[in-house]
Amino acid sequence: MSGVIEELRHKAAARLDPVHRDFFDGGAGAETALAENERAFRRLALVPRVLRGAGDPDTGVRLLDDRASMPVVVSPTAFHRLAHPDGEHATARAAAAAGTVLITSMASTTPVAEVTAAARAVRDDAAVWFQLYLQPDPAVTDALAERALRAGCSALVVTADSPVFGRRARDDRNGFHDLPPWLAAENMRGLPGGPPDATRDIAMSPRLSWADLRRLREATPLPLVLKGVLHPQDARLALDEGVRAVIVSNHGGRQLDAAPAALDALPAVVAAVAGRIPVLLDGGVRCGADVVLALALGATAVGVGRPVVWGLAAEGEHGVRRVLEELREETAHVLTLCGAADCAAMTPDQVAVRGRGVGGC
Ligand SMILES: Cc1cc2nc3c(=O)[nH]c(=O)nc-3n(C[C@H](O)[C@H](O)[C@H](O)COP(=O)(O)O)c2cc1C
Ligand SMILES: CC(C)CC(=O)C(=O)O
Repeated sequence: MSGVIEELRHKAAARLDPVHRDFFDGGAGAETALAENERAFRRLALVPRVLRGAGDPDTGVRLLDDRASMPVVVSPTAFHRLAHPDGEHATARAAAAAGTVLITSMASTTPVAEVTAAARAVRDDAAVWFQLYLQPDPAVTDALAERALRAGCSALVVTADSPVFGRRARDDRNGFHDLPPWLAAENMRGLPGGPPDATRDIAMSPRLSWADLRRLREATPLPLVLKGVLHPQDARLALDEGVRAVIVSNHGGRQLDAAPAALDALPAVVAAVAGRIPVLLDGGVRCGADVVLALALGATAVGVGRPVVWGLAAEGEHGVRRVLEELREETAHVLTLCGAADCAAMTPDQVAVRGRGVGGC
């Protein structure tokens, strides 16, 4: 783990209410998938190429119609005002200042229009994508998509790995199942079929299918990104449905505890998609070498969830800035050491399994 992120993790742990710390840090079941996400990176090594004259690397990437200063985006995480009073405002300002994409959660404690406004106050062209759980009532899904569009979001990230909420032992033990009364999931306020000023619960349903995704694609002008893909056949189906990018993710180990590490699922999804759309990954990314390993295995960019929450809880906007800047600097440094001129220059032959020698091609 990057020293800066480790420092912020400790500081966050000391500051947070232990119940909220468990909510942010915890995973489903025995937390196997959570642990494996980080461990999968430790099992792999980067094999540098030498004397390539690559110069200082360009860490910028294009993601749909947005540009990011680095191949690291902010993955959607719920309830930022539980971590820090400035909540999503602080995260949005920090992501905009770092020049990267913020995927803001549907379960944010700040309305999406305020999130985009906070980002745009820092940078006119700040990119904010809206994460969406398809709702069983299509009118609610459409109202959320419309809010995101009006707020100026440039993509909808549909999270598909949650047909039901994960069973999280820490939250069960702590009896944490709801926000405190002074906070709410603000995007869920005043939606169709609900009381005008109250918030609806976020619904999860195992009945949702590709047909619901198709319906949303036809209802919104925004490009769709599918988050929570682990099976290569689902990546192919996503392509067929006109999805513009996929995010390989096991939801940070918070849903199916028996799921593979995100990194272990990446190569098959990359092969299935065959370069037609960007493949992103999140889960367990904690330092620049992790970012570059994912790039070498075919990811266009990675997302970070908990590191951003730790930065926020520890030092507010400044802490999130520190996490993102550190990841950008480390990524640039590791790319340089690997002889890469940019993020696309890393190739799978530069990845070796530790203890098994170096294959190459
Ligand atoms: C506290 C917390 C809340 C999360 N909330 C959401 C959410 O609202 N929507 C979503 O799609 N994913 C959510 N996730 C999953 C993240 O987007 C991401 O997949 C995961 O955190 C990546 O793993 P990492 O934390 O190891 O970086 C959440 C994760 C955490 C830790
Ligand atoms: C409130 C939840 C819907 C947020 C979430 O996805 C999570 O905690 O993993």
